[in-house]
Amino acid sequence: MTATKGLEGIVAASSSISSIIDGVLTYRGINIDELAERASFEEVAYLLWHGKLPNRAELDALIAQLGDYAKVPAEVIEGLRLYPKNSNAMAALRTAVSSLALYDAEANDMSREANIRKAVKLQAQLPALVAAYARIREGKEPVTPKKGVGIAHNFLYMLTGEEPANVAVEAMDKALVLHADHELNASTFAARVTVATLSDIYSGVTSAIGALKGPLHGGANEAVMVMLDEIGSIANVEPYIQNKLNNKEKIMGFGHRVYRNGDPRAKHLMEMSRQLGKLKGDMKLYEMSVKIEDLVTGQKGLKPNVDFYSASCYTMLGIPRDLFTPIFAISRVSGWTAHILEQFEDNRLIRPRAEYVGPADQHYVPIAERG
Ligand SMILES: CC(=O)SCCNC(=O)CCNC(=O)[C@H](O)C(C)(C)COP(=O)(O)OP(=O)(O)OC[C@H]1O[C@@H](n2cnc3c(N)ncnc32)[C@H](O)[C@@H]1OP(=O)(O)O
Ligand SMILES: O=C([O-])CC(=O)C(=O)O
Repeated sequence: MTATKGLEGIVAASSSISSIIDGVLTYRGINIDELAERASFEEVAYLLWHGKLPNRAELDALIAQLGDYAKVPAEVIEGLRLYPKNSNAMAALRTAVSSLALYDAEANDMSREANIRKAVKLQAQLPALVAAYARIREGKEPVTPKKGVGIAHNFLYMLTGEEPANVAVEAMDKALVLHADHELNASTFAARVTVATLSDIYSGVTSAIGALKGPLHGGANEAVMVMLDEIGSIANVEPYIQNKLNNKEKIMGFGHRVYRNGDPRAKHLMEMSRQLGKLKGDMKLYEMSVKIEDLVTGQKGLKPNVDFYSASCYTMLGIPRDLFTPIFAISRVSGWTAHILEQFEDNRLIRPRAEYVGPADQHYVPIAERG
């Protein structure tokens, strides 16, 4: 038995949710470019869960249901107040999502109907949790979610307490569409492994949030912003990046396990970053990002991934950088839950093997005889 490090190239599940074939990403067979330009996030979530785009009545029903479920149990909000104010935002979200299960009477109901309901609840409650946490740590009260508006609108409203501008809602909605699913990425795999033991959907999503947090995965969007803040000016891009490349350090937001010729989502976020910069009358972050891309692609052949331009976009939307990865989770919970539902439909325990590389023929040594 020989292990493949990082399971590179291993096909570990069959799925009909999203595909990456020859560098083209589709959700349920629809090219991401088409969805990014035309679909709302709620349409995409429905598509991922049900395998088809909703008709008008189905979409309206989903938006109404999301509004009904967005109110987080009071006990979970009380829990948020107890977290240290300087907690890592993804750790806070992971803890809060885990605690949602304690207040859901059907948390352990494994019927498909209950699991679909819980997927919608999780989709509705993650944005409310992230916004409430962000406000509570600043000494502000959580904002009651609105009914009848989409997730992007509601999230920005709950975060700021003010009606968001249309342009901000549209940008956020597109970012949510672009992050919704991505085949067997690490966090989705974690979710599937967890529920394949026939554990519950909350456990699956909690595992996934833990996996998304790392800087080699979703945490890279925050790390990109840390880098942009450290660089600070267009003039400093070249010496900063050159130094990192010379020291063989990784440049966050570049490279991908599956895409070798570029992530198809990045161009949409790049254009969004350019447009937001123009609207703000401040192109600095966009121009710094383009210069970083020129250097990293020019010297290493590495292309930006979904996390690279999302950092400048979210900053220009006024979002603090430690909420970038929680926003990724707000979108990806649609994909995680779709994969969990799919796993339950035809479940088998996921249990691969390890190649043993330790010593053989060892014996127990009494403690008094140990060196
Ligand atoms: C939503 C997402 O999860 S998208 C990915 C987000 N993560 C990041 O942006 C973090 C930075 N990128 C990376 O660490 C990697 O490219 C990953 C984790 C995304 C993919 O990793 P892997 O497929 O395991 O590639 P691996 O790390 O083995 O890299 C292959 C080679 O490219 C180099 N490389 C890969 N990414 C980068 C990078 N961002 N900067 C500099 N060099 C890089 C590696 O150092 C390695 O070089 P070597 O062969 O000389 O040792
Ligand atoms: O697929 C991956 O490995 C990471 C990624 O881009 C994502 O999860 O969106």
